[in-house]
Amino acid sequence: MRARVPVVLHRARGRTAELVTFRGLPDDGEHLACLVPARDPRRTPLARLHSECLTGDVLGSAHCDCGPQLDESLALLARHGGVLLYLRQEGRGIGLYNKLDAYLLQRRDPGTDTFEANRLLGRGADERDYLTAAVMLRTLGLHRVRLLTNNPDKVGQLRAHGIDVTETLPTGVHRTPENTAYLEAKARDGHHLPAHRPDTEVPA
Ligand SMILES: Nc1nc2c(ncn2[C@@H]2O[C@H](COP(=O)(O)OP(=O)(O)OP(=O)(O)O)[C@@H](O)[C@H]2O)c(=O)[nH]1
Ligand SMILES: [Zn+2]
Repeated sequence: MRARVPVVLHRARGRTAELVTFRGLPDDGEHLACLVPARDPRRTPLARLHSECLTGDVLGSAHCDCGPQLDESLALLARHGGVLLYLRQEGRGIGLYNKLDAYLLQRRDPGTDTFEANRLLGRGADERDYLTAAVMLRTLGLHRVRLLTNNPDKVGQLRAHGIDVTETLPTGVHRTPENTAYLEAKARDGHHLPAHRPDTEVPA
């Protein structure tokens, strides 16, 4: 660990979070943990692994569901406490410019989905791995978590790297006309897309 920096977050309903930086992570990236103290420390902590999406997280692009998922995670952390790992894995690991090239490719050929577009660019369909996330969790002393995700690969990889995922909590499905094709491609890739998740309530 390198530093723990207290910051008040508007997007977590004004709660104070600790932003944690790390030294010597496996991929040498500048990944960030955002820790909000748990309301009930006896419960297994909530964790969200959020892959960076500059277009969705910062600019509010409607092309994907990353922005609403980030807001949803921060609202849950504000309510229950837990940790959000902000992983610098833009474009499922291919980087921002390549992701935007993939957007262009899909615009030219609307039959191409996000995963195929990656392959047409000579990249893996999803280049993310979660070893670094597991190391971050362990460094924070979080060996068991309840994971907020619809992506079975995150659960499988975290477990393979020694993190005890005791429960998987689905994220909401933030469907818009613009991101429907994107969500359908995710479902074909094995993501669970629950029809509905009540609100920011997590079973206590
Ligand atoms: N290559 C590529 N990456 C994209 C595209 N749209 C969004 N992304 C990236 O996808 C990542 C988010 O992954 P998702 O597949 O939405 O969700 P997930 O993290 O696998 O799963 P959840 O935990 O259920 O949210 C972010 O890094 C985005 O930058 C796209 O069209 N092409
Ligand atoms: Zn996105």
